[in-house]
Amino acid sequence: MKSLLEVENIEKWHGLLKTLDGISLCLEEGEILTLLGPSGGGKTTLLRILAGLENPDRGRICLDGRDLAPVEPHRRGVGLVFQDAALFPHLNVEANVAFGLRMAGMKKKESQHRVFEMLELVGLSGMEKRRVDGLSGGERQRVALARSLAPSPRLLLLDEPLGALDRNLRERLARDLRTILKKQQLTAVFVTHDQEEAFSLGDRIAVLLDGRLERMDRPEALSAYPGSPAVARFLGEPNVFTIKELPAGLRGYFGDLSDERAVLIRPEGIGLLPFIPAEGGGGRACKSLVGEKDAAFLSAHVKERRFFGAFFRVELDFGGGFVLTARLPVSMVPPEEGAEVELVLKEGMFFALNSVQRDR
Ligand SMILES: Nc1ncnc2c1ncn2[C@@H]1O[C@H](COP(=O)(O)OP(=O)(O)OP(=O)(O)O)[C@@H](O)[C@H]1O
Repeated sequence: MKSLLEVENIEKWHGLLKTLDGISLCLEEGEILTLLGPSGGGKTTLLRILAGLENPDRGRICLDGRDLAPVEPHRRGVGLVFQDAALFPHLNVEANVAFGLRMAGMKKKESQHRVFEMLELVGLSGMEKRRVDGLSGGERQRVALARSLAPSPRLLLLDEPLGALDRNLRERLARDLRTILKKQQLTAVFVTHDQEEAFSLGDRIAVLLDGRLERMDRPEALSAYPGSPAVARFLGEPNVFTIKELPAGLRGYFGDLSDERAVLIRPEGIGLLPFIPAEGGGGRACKSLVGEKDAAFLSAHVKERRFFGAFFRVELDFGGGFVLTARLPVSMVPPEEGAEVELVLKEGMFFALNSVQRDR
């Protein structure tokens, strides 16, 4: 089966800057892709190219098997929603939503029916005659969404549509948005730099760093295995090292990997003694409980401990400038700053990443 959207080797330059570098991806019908990346990573540029607002310097985009290069933006069957809603201030809600339909020549009665349907879908029934300049930020985004959905686009592109809203509203709208898109079985690309939003909204996530598509996978898979050191760091993993940076004791966990190989240690995968609950209590009993060889136990000093409400973050100093970050559940009594602790890495919580580190 052919994918709905096929993006092949897109390259884009802005002056001497290569904004997009060999982007290739496919989207199936009804799939939601979130484009995640830091500011300047190229997310908006890729979206603008998909929409036809910018041309790529190289590469090809096909929608429904049709090459989009010669197709004007408004004939691509692509809908757009931006962060600032960009509504027409002199028109009411109904006229805003009907805009694309009227432009496409739809009769008034028919378009009115579609507008009502769309307003119901986005939870704004009964607000047809309201002026848009009197609406709240969340309502404006719902109108913008209804306007983009009304002409039944084949592909919907959303650029940080919730970016200007406060946290609570943003979470609620993100949930509603996914429900709405799924109800319509719409294929969508959603740009965000908010990780929670990307993970909760997307069927798949594409991580864009410095114009390169570093990783594209299901949220669970991306979280379980970030792939490269750059993606791991971007996702907030604090313990990404090369083998040669590790103190000898920790190195032992990784067998005979080469010095340059990057590895990741999950902060929640660090067991501290005597802070691992054990039936008999005491270090020895704990050691046998976690079932590791004595040789795997290492010593470090607590450099810093911070409480974050849902967990403790503890910085463990191994000497020689090497610091490991651990994350402890609140149910554990964390050691005092300056205390000497023994620690062990839990099974499955440390692993090699797939390439050597690159300077970025
Ligand atoms: N028209 C342009 N002219 C010059 N440089 C541009 C232009 N458009 C984008 N860029 C540059 O390309 C890079 C990627 O920009 P882009 O807006 O696509 O990133 P982004 O990931 O969407 O960032 P943000 O999250 O801040 O919106 C940036 O360095 C930006 O300055």
